[in-house]
Amino acid sequence: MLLGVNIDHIAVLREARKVADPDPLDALGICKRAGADQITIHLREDRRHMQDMDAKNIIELSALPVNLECAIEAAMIDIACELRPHRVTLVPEKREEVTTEGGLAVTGEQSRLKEAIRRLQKEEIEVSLFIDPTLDAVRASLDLGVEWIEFHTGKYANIYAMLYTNLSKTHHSIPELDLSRKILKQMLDDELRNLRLLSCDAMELGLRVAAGHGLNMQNVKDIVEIETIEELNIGQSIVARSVYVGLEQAILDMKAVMIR
Ligand SMILES: CC(=O)[C@@H](O)[C@H](O)COP(=O)(O)O
Ligand SMILES: NCC(=O)COP(=O)(O)O
Repeated sequence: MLLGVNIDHIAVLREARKVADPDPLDALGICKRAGADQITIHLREDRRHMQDMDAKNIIELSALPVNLECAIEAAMIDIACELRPHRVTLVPEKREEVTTEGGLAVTGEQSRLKEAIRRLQKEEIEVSLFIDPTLDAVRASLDLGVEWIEFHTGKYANIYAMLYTNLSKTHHSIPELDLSRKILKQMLDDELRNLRLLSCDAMELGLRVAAGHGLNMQNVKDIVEIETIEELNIGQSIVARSVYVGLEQAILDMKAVMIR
């Protein structure tokens, strides 16, 4: 199973202090040495972590393929077409969100998506759509002619965290998931079954399937069992663990739990 390491969270640390370090560019060699298969970066419109210069340098210098996540705004597509990464994953963005809260409104944004996809594919860039795990979103992605979809696993990760970690006892508890363990367990099983069925459907329809958001060393294990998911993009938990064990070890450990 392929691992794309999202290195945005290194830039989060740098931008928190508005200084020059840590520089996400320094992560490239470490990711490659540790066996990562791809570098993933998200150039947000508000530039809260990755900056234009980061994206340019990373795409130019990475020995691994780079998956650039960006919004479907024309200005972002201009940048992507100029930088020409291996893949662009189109993602939704909200200014006020702490992190990407859900998948693209694939059925509601058809014309803007079509135009963005047309421009990217003209530059021979692979296109992926970051979508919620629903059949409508899978079908709409197929109709749009993209090569890849990436299922947003945030809901799965949130349920898992409320069920199996101390999150519910902290100030980051998720009020709408403040439910009994029995209900949370059922929701987690449903979410996994849904991801399994939809990944299989998508693959049979000819789409390549990735997944990501909120995955970590614990919750990733059941996702790894879904054989039709080819690739995972993981960032926050790898960078968080790297504070204690180092980036190389954090990636090696993640790769180890992803062995099928
Ligand atoms: C789209 C996505 O899920 C990732 O890019 C990741 O969450 C890092 O980006 P943000 O933290 O800015 O959402
Ligand atoms: N597309 C998901 C991604 O790149 C990584 O998300 P996260 O692990 O930082 O939540």
